[in-house]
Amino acid sequence: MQWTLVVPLKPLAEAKSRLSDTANDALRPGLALAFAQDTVAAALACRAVRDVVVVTDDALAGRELAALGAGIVADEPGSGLNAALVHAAATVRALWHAGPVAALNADLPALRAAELARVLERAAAFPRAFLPDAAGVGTTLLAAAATEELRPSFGPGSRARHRARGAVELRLDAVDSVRQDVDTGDDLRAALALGVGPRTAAAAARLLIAEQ
Ligand SMILES: Nc1nc2c(ncn2[C@@H]2O[C@H](COP(=O)(O)OP(=O)(O)OP(=O)(O)O)[C@@H](O)[C@H]2O)c(=O)[nH]1
Ligand SMILES: C=C(OP(=O)(O)O)C(=O)O
Repeated sequence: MQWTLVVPLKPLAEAKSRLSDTANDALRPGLALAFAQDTVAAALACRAVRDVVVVTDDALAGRELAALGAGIVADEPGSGLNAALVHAAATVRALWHAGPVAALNADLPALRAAELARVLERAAAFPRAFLPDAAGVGTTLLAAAATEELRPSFGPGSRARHRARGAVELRLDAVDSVRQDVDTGDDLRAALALGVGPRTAAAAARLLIAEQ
């Protein structure tokens, strides 16, 4: 089964506010873009992925991610993360194709294509399924079969909400790269330990230089 992934990304100047202790206002937008680039590049390399669509109003991010091969959908003005995902999934199904859709976070800089494939292949067994984040409270991926709506409820504590809304929680070993989102400095260190993509590695090196 081949999936379309929808990846939400808010304007880079507003992104990753919880990383402000680790990256200052000048460096944080570039770090958020690097996370998204490494996430999208790994997703596009995944055998279970047909295409990746980023929903964003950020012009620079849109250009850079389109250059990697992602489709770009504009946000619904002022509507927030879950409305953006609903809008992107509906746009994909109306304009591209009517197959299975999964929402994937944009902050998975250690993402490995083979691990993502295993997650999506397991998700294909259920109408709706999700993968909890590394911290065990949030969600990094929410998948819906072709016949199902995504019904996203991302945000703090989303693991419990996705379960309550009937999505099956995926329990897989050795998919750490799909679960390791980066919200804090500790998360960034954990992602670096797993091994991040080239753009995040370069952005993290700039952080170290700025600290000296
Ligand atoms: N398109 C779109 N994406 C959003 C929106 N709000 C959040 N996102 C994205 O959804 C994901 C999770 O969002 P948040 O946890 O709220 O934001 P974040 O930038 O990851 O981190 P913080 O600023 O520290 O909360 C990130 O990839 C965001 O860029 C929105 O209104 N529209
Ligand atoms: C939006 C989410 O992720 P985070 O807030 O950790 O970025 C979530 O886990 O639902």
